[in-house]
Amino acid sequence: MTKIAPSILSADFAQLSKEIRDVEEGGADYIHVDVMDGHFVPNITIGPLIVDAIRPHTSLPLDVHLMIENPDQYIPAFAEAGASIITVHQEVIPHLHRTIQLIKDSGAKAGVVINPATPVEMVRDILNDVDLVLLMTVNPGFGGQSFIPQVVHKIEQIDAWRKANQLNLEIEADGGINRDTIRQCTDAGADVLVAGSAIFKQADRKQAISNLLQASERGD
Ligand SMILES: O=C(CO)[C@@H](O)[C@H](O)COP(=O)(O)O
Ligand SMILES: [Fe+2]
Repeated sequence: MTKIAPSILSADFAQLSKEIRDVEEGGADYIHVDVMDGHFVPNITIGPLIVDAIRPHTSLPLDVHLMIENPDQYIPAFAEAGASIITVHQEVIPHLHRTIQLIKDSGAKAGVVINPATPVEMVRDILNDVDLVLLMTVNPGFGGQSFIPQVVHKIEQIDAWRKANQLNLEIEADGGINRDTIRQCTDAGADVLVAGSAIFKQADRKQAISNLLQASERGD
């Protein structure tokens, strides 16, 4: 069952509660929240204050993608604000196991993210401990970028390890997901598909979500 996680990065921030209600009514499974610090990525977005503000406006899980250096410093605040899932980038974390435990201790589900150029082996030894692995299919920092197809084999690899070890984890893909690219990801084993511009840049969000779900299904 494919899950769709609209990224509010492409939403109208002046009417965030309406935007979130729109995608929830349109069939979204998670609300994806992109947190950027201007250091790890060349953009600055939002902090725990906004997570706290949107929490009462949806019953969907808030999937908080931390693109920040030193995430340990902020994980408790994001969990307290209502994050349901917190994902952290392997590239910035010296003691990944410790950070994953910190997320779990704070009450949220824990996920690890890797950039397109990071080898998939970098997360192999943490798979037992995480609830979700997020494969970036663009370089993080901005919405509206083009899908990098070289990442698809990493989705396949995680899926193969998941099956071989009977792991209970979700595989998420993020960046450049649209009607043309989603099927490669779901065929490779991705369960959760983040989409920003493919949903929020369309007037009819329900239709946009349904188009993605339809495109993700095998026609044969
Ligand atoms: O984490 C990120 C970007 O860094 C993503 O979540 C984007 O916000 C996805 O936007 P689209 O590529 O779907 O427009
Ligand atoms: Fe993201």
